Amino acid sequence: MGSIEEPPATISSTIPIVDFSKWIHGKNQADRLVVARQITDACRSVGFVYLTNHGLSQDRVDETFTISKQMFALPLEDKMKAPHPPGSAHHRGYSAPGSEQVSKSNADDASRPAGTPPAAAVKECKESYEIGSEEDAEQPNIWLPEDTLPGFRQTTIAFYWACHELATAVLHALSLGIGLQEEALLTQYHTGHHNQLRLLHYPPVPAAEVESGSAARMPPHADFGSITLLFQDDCGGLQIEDPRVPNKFLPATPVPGACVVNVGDLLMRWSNDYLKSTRHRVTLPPLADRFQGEERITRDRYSLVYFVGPLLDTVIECLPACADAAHPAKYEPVTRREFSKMKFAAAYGDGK
Ligand SMILES: O=C(O)CCC(=O)C(=O)O
Ligand SMILES: [Fe+2]
Repeated sequence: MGSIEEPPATISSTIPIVDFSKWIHGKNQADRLVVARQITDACRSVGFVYLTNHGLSQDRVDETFTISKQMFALPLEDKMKAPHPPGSAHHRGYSAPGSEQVSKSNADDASRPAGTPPAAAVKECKESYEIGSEEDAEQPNIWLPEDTLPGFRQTTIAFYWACHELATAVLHALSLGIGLQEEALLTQYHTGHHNQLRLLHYPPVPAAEVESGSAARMPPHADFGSITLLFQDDCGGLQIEDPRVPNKFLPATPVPGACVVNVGDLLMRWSNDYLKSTRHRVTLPPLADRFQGEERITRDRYSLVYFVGPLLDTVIECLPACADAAHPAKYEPVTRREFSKMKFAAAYGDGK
């Protein structure tokens, strides 16, 4: 690790773009270290980074978007053949619009502009489908019957493992960038079996409903896990909180071919707050041509989100390079299982 000090004030608030091909094809450790440092600096100062030339094939991303759109276009009764169970203990299958209310959970009422409805009254305009590892016995997948959408299972599982490969490379780079002696310290706990692929669809909504605060695409929140990989279409609307100005949100404009990577709460804690988990939200698209008609109905938006987390019994305890005499460890060791339980209890109130 360079230094545990605060990142210099000159570091930009906007999301850095890092060419990951130099990591994948780097001829030597020095080349790789340059990329590792770029990613780590971005994760320290902003908490978000765009990776271009990340090695996950565009064909695979495209085919996953295509099958995701086909799935969301099915009649509701078909999608309800794979219903997400009530509560948050078993996070798999299809959730209809309004079922997961981030706004009722970790969104912060105090940060809402004056005059807007309380968070609990906000209608969440999104539907989702959650997929895990086929070997995760605690949270088995909930699939549509194969003949309802042939190929859905195969395509999404292939994408799941392609994302795992990219996530492993990113965690490896972060280990190097942080300065961990043991380069495999993070990757050894991230087997891929406790990750989650979330397919998201934000249906059209009248702009005024979002502007008045009565509807939201996705309210401000931080992710719970180690890192998140995000692929977004070209609609726009993703925003991240300005690292220097609380409650000010900056656009995370779609960059063609790029994967957005962000740090989650668990890795922030693991790194003794060296890496930053930044709040983000999805709101109206910034471009005028994304709206139609008098009511300014927004375009549909689709995204593919891959949440990465370690084995459930991993002890999350300050990483060796992230503390020194001047920066002692801030948090008690906790297992990932306990940490997730705490987060879900705070977010959904059911403690599962
Ligand atoms: O759809 C997006 O772009 C963001 C999704 C997100 O932040 C999440 O699912 O946690
Ligand atoms: Fe998120």
